Amino acid sequence: SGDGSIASQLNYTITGIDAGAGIMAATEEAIEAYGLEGYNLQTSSSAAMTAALAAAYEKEEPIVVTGWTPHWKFAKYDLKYLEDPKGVFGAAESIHTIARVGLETDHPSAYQVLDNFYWEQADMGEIMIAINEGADPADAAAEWVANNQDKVAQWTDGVAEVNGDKLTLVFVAWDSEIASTHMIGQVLEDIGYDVELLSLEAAGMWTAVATGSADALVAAWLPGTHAVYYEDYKEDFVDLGVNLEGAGIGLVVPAYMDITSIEDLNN
Ligand SMILES: C[SH](C)CC(=O)O
Repeated sequence: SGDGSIASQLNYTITGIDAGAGIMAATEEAIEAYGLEGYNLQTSSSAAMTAALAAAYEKEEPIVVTGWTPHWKFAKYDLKYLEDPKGVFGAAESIHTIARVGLETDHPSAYQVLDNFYWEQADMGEIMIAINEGADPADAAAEWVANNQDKVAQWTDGVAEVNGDKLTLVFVAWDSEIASTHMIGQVLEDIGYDVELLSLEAAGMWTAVATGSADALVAAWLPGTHAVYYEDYKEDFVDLGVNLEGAGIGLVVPAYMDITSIEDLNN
């Protein structure tokens, strides 16, 4: 498979995303734990990572990216997670909804909807794929909400409508969270809130809710990926529980690469 070692074919590079993402800390830990001599973790963004993946995949070139599930890339490309025998990337993750202290008193309807919010990977996937195929995130979210009123009703039934109260939801521009945040924002708009969506880096997102400058986030990857943020702020927010199960993070390569484990990156 090409000349030289896997490491040299990869130019000793793991293509990452934004620096504050938990997957980046986990990857730095993996470089250490697996003794990936000479490797560097390239910091960029979720969008830049998927652009690099598309370019490499097009030419069947070697690439290893910080990957996560759910994500549209698995529907678009033939990819695989590298085995992680040392368990650095942890087991299955869930995505949680986190509200600021005081939200239940100030905006009981929003609190109730956010507390009820729970959906499946396939639901998130529909919106992510529509956005990847060119739809504006707000349009893709509105379309999904319009087509899934039965699911939305499970979150909003019995919740009092409001008249223009302002809400701020914060998120990080990861494809999964662009989808979920636009979707729940649309649901809150539909019951009368004036919702602002604010895209921040991971630390800023957690800080905004913990300081009360934002109302909620639906982008908390737990128990492992965002453990640092959860521990830093645990007295300063309300964990409304899981909104999506069976998520996961790890190192992902195209299936055309004949490696199966993170350990093989040293070959
Ligand atoms: C990139 S995953 C959506 C979350 C994280 O790694 O912080």
